[in-house]
Formats: sequence, structure tokens, C-alpha cells
Amino acid sequence: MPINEALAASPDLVGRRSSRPPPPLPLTLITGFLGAGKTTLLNGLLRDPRLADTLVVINEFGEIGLDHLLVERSGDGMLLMNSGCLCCSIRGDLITTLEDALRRRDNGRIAPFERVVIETTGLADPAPILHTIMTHPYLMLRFRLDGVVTLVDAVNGAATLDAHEEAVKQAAVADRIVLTKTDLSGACDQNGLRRRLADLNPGAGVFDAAKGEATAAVLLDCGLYDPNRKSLDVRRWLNAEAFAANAHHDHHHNHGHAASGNDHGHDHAANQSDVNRHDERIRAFCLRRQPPIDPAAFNIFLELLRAAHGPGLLRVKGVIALADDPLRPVVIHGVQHVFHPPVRLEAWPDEDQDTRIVFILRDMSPDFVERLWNACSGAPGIDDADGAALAASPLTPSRRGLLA
Ligand SMILES: Nc1nc2c(ncn2[C@@H]2O[C@H](COP(=O)(O)OP(=O)(O)OP(=O)(O)O)[C@@H](O)[C@H]2O)c(=O)[nH]1
Repeated sequence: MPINEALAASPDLVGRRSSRPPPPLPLTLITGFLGAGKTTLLNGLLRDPRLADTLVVINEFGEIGLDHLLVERSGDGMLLMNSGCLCCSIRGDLITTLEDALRRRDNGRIAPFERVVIETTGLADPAPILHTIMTHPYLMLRFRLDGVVTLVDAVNGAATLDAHEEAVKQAAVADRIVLTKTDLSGACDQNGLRRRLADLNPGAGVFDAAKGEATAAVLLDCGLYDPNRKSLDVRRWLNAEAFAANAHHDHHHNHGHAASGNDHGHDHAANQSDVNRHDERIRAFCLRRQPPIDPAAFNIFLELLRAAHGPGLLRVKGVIALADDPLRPVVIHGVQHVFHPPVRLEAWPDEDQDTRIVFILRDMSPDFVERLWNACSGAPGIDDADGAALAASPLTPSRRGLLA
């Protein structure tokens, strides 16, 4: 479906479709490696009145779940899923669990929860869980992704990131990162860990749990929709400035190597022991462009990325100036090959009217994405060979376009 039709058909994130009165409920995913402190954080959050009407869904791996015994909430407000790992075998169970909870809420059989928090298993890949919420025809109407909160343990965090790609992915897709166990004597070089997390995911704020920074106020309501202002807060959600700052930081580091003749990584590599192979697969950057892009060209750009490189698009968020209506930008949000229906804003959120798309990429270079954009948009300086390759590519979509 071409983007304009997709826009007409899509619900907006505020739930302002005339025929659908209930606004979508915010849904937060709490993830983090085994033992990172998810249950501890959740217990702390549940004491906050903001979470009074929250349904907690806990996913446990294994036959006998224990975490629900540790979460200080009982009865209606908590559901335990322990038939497997959410991201692998029981996505159907997640759908059933959430649908069932909605039915009981709508029928008045349980307290009318206004928010859902899902705690994943430590081994979960968050992407398939996000896909379930973003693509299920009913769930995507009833829930909006408020944010992914990833916990990283300051004692084992660096070693866990070295050893487990899931942990790197959890940090890379986060909207917020909570550093836990900084109070313990074995806590590692926190500056090194923070730098590493900022390289993986510059847009995610990092909060120290032991210092009491990981509060409901900062971890909740970090999605596109700002319930306090009852509007879409694109700037806060996109946080493109953090990517620009990180690119600057990167530049300085790379510059340092060139001068020293060291081609190995960062100046601070010595502190980090080895620059890690998992981290090196991940690149975060912001594409910024001024001229509005033709909607068909934008379709082709996204469709090529999505179809051919979907697994590498760990997270994509953007605000786009389309040539057909440049004063009303379009917001996109994708996790790997799955994109949320685009949302047309009534106006630009502020004076900055450039297209900005932030990417967390795995095994893909920012340069490739930029060249693809240039080729699709007909930007000056386009390499003809790219244009020809695109035209000849069997992956180039037909008029039907993306977002079908
Ligand atoms: N000192 C200290 N201990 C913490 C902190 N956060 C969590 N812990 C402890 O770490 C241990 C594991 O915490 P949990 O909250 O069970 O971790 P989890 O991520 O839910 O664990 P799994 O569900 O097994 O993956 C517990 O003994 C907690 O008390 C922290 O910030 N400081």
C-alpha cells in the first residue's frame, strides 16, 4: 500500500480515530540479562502511585515461575506466563494473555488497568515481542508501545555484553537504560560501561538504580505520545541530538586513531579491554536531510531497507518531510522488518523541519543507508551505478510500495 493510503488507513498513536474511542494503553517492556535486577526494579516501580492501575505480565522461562512470588503485587494486577520464552515459542501465548486481559477489563471482571508492563526473561530478544504488539491487528489498536527499558548490571554488564549478543541487542533497542548494582564493590568501570552503552544506543538515557534515578517518572511515558501534554512529543522521543553528539564523539575518537596510526577502535579501547565483536556489529546514527522526499521514493527507500536488510534494522525512528505535504510530517517507527503504521502530524513539532531518522543498525553501515537515501530521493551527487543497481534490483517494489 503506498504511504499515503497507509497513512489514511492507520490509527494515530493518540487514538484519535473517530470510530475507535478507547485510546491505546501504554505498554512498557522491561528487559535485561539474567539477574540484572528486573524484578527488583519492578517492585520499586510498583510502589509508585503512577503504576496503581498497571497490569504486570511476567514471562518466566521454565516450568515453575518464581519471579511472580517476588513481585509484590497480587491478584488481578499480575499475570504469569511460564510456558517458555516470550521471544521464542510463546508469542501466541502473549497474544492470548493480552487479549484475555483486555476482554476481562472491558467486561468489568478485573480492575480497569490503564497501563501494561511486561517483564521478559533475561534471555529474551525484545524484537519479536515488539513485533507482536506492533503487528497484531487488535493489540496494535489497544496498545501503544510506551518504551523499552533495559537493565544492565554494573558488576557483570561488560562481561555479559561481551559474551551474549542478546544482551547487546537488549541495550541497542532500549528507550531507557537502567544501570543496576553500581553500589556493589565489584562494580566495573562505570564510565567505560556508560561510554559503551552510549556508542550502542546514544538516544537512550541511562539511569542509576542504586542512586534512586530509575523512577517511574523517567522510565514511563517515554514513547511518542506524551500523556502529560496529551500530544505527540517527537523531539523527546526521537532524541536526534544525542545521535549528533555521539557522532561528534565518534569523530574525535576516529580522528585520534588516525593521528596515532592506531586502526583498532576507540581511544578508550585500552580501558575497555577489547572492543567487542558484538558491539562492533552495531552502529547508531541519524540521517538528516532538508529537501522533502517524494512519497513514492520514500516508499522505495524503506521497502528496500526493510525487505533486504530487515534483520539489521534493530530500531528505526523518524520524522519525515514528504513532498506532497511538507508542512505535515510523517512519523515512522520500525523494529527490524516490522513498521508501525505511519502517523501524519498536523504540523512540525518545532522550528526544525528537516527529515531526521535515527537508526540502530546491525551489520550495516550508515554510509549504505545514506547512499540508498540519496539514490532513492535523487539527491545531488548520487552515484549513477547505485541508481542503475536500484532500478535493476528485483527487490525494488512495484507501485504497491511499502507498508502494504
Ligand atoms: N546491591 C544491589 N543489588 C541489586 C540491585 N538490583 C538488583 N539487585 C539484586 O540482584 C539480584 C537479582 O535481582 P532480580 O531483580 O531478581 O533480577 P532479575 O533480572 O529479575 O533476575 P532474573 O529474573 O533471574 O533474570 C537480587 O538479589 C537483587 O536483590 C542493585 O541495584 N544493587
